[in-house]
Amino acid sequence: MGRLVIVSNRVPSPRERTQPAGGLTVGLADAIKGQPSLWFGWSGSSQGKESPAPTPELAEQGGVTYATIDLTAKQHEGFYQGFSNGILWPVCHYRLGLMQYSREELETYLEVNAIFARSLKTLLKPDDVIWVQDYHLFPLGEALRREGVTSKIGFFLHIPFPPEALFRALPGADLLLADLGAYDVVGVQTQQDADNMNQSLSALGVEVQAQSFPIGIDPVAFAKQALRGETSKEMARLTQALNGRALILGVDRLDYSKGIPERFRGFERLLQRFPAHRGKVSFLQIAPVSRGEVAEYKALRRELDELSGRINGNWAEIDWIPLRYITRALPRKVLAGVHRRAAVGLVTPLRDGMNLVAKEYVAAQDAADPGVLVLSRFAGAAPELSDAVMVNPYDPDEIAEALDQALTMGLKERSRRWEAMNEAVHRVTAATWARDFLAVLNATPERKPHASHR
Ligand SMILES: O=P(O)(O)OC[C@H]1O[C@H](O[C@H]2O[C@H](CO)[C@@H](O)[C@H](O)[C@H]2O)[C@H](O)[C@@H](O)[C@@H]1O
Ligand SMILES: O=c1ccn([C@@H]2O[C@H](COP(=O)(O)OP(=O)(O)O)[C@@H](O)[C@H]2O)c(=O)[nH]1
Repeated sequence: MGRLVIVSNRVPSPRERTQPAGGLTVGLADAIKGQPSLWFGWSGSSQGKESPAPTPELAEQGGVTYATIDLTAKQHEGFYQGFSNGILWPVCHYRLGLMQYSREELETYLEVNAIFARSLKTLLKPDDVIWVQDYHLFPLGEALRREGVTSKIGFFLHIPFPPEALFRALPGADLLLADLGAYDVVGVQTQQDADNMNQSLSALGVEVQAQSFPIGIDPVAFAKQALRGETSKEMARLTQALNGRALILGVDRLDYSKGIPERFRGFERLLQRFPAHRGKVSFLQIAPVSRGEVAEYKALRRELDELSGRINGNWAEIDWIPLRYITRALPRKVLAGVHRRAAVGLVTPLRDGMNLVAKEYVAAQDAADPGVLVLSRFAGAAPELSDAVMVNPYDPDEIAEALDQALTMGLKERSRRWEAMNEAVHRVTAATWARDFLAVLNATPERKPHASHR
């Protein structure tokens, strides 16, 4: 097998100790541990100079060469904030109404993909196997083929793929779907995503079939971190603040797909309808700001500031704060310890590709006294974690009832549910995800030089 070349918009900085919040870098970093690889992508800087093929900056760590390029401010705006996160993200999360389409941004998106291809080409060796990640880079395979790259190229979509009628309402959708034909293997998270994408692909006669490869975590490493985190000084502060109260925990990037306002309303409904929990629970929501320049994300932040203020204003007592809401990322060790401490992991996305947080919550639990996962049925993790208490996140009453059920559940039922979920989290991991995808990619026959459809 040749060298593995990973391409993703977001690349973890080898210089920083903390990873950016977000499942793609977390999952991939776990997946490639110990494997010689090249990881190519955006540097995170939008101060770059205009160039058709910027020279990548290289850094080496733990057998991985990180190669990154800067974008210009205009490219960053059109490619990342605009087409990727203002258009593709809402459409793929079934939120057509939030899409703010602009043809100029589609053009910048295609241009940045062509820049990625030209810049990456300078680093490629003939027997490399290339694995392209996520919605920022749908057209990259086609752009690499146009540069004459004949290597095996796979593509994995980390976010959901919606039904055909929805996706093809996006102007430019047919072009993106046709571009998928340049890949040897196309992977998505769930069978539902595969069925949806295959419907769109076959409607256009594109000769590639999407297959489901659900991503996982490194559960052994996360469980160890959680155990170590228990003795950290932050945990001592949390214990003091909780003062014996049960902890309900939410951890998400501040993103409208995560259903955070719906979750806050569900928690408020718990306090209204189940008075026995008043003063006895504490809800901690960690929500690091994400994509803060995109209008919808700004609006969400304002909504949550208002909602959290209102809930605490209405329900707090002199000696009790019902809701703690933090918009910064926590170090992973602390985060893991907090998961282990939480009696309830509350994960309520309106739609989510996978949701690694749900799997991390399960992995972090104490086998002798596990907590309960309350999970949206619209998370990609739901089919694997069907022993969670399932909710429809649009219904605050359902969230309140699930919280009451979780907070009053006996040890026997908690253990039974947790053991089944823990088994699932150990069966499909980040490493098995990468191994399974790459096995299929490696087994595909060599390609002949490709005639572009464009
Ligand atoms: O790079 P950002 O704009 O800061 O966003 C962070 C990442 O968010 C998304 O993650 C997805 O991938 C996870 C792992 O497969 C999955 O569990 C989750 O449901 C998805 O939302 C995005 O897809 C990544 O590209 C971003 O880097
Ligand atoms: O303060 C935080 C919040 C989140 N995360 C991590 O970011 C990832 C989020 O992945 P997920 O699949 O749940 O959602 P995404 O953000 O990728 O949509 C998980 O590994 C979290 O542990 C983190 O490291 N620090």
